[in-house]
Amino acid sequence: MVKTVRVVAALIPQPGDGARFLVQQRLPGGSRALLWEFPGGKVEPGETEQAALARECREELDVELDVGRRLWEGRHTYPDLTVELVLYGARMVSGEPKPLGAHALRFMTPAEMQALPFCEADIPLLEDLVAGRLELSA
Ligand SMILES: Nc1nc2c([nH]c(=O)n2[C@@H]2O[C@H](COP(=O)(O)OP(=O)(O)OP(=O)(O)O)[C@@H](O)[C@H]2O)c(=O)[nH]1
Repeated sequence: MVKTVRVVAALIPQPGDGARFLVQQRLPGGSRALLWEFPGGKVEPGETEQAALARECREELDVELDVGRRLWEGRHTYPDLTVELVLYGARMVSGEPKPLGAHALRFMTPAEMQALPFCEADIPLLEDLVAGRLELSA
């Protein structure tokens, strides 16, 4: 049996362009190498999901987030890990995103994301996003 981790991820719109959101490409060499994902990471013991998301984006992107509502949740088992993925709406309140913990960063539309090699856990999320099934407004 593989370990289960709770992973929080952020749907961050490009400032001034509500149609595009920030996605990052994972580093080469590790798990899910060079696949694309939403910024975020694992929730540490004793940490709220919102605090974990703000911490991860501060560490990995050098931005401060205003974390909003939970938008989507799903579970996926990889050969090494089961991921409980939770997506939150968020907006950047300061800083410019920098790829401190990623190979690349891009702002993309959901349809453009579907053309990228994404982490498998995100595939149903992208389908819901493209189909307009996530309630993005506040
Ligand atoms: N941040 C993020 N992680 C995701 C997404 N989809 C998905 O399957 N994951 C997986 O969830 C886990 C996130 O953990 P992480 O980012 O803290 O850990 P990592 O593997 O990069 O580093 P580490 O385990 O060496 O600390 C990774 O296994 C990653 O592949 C996503 O959209 N965003």
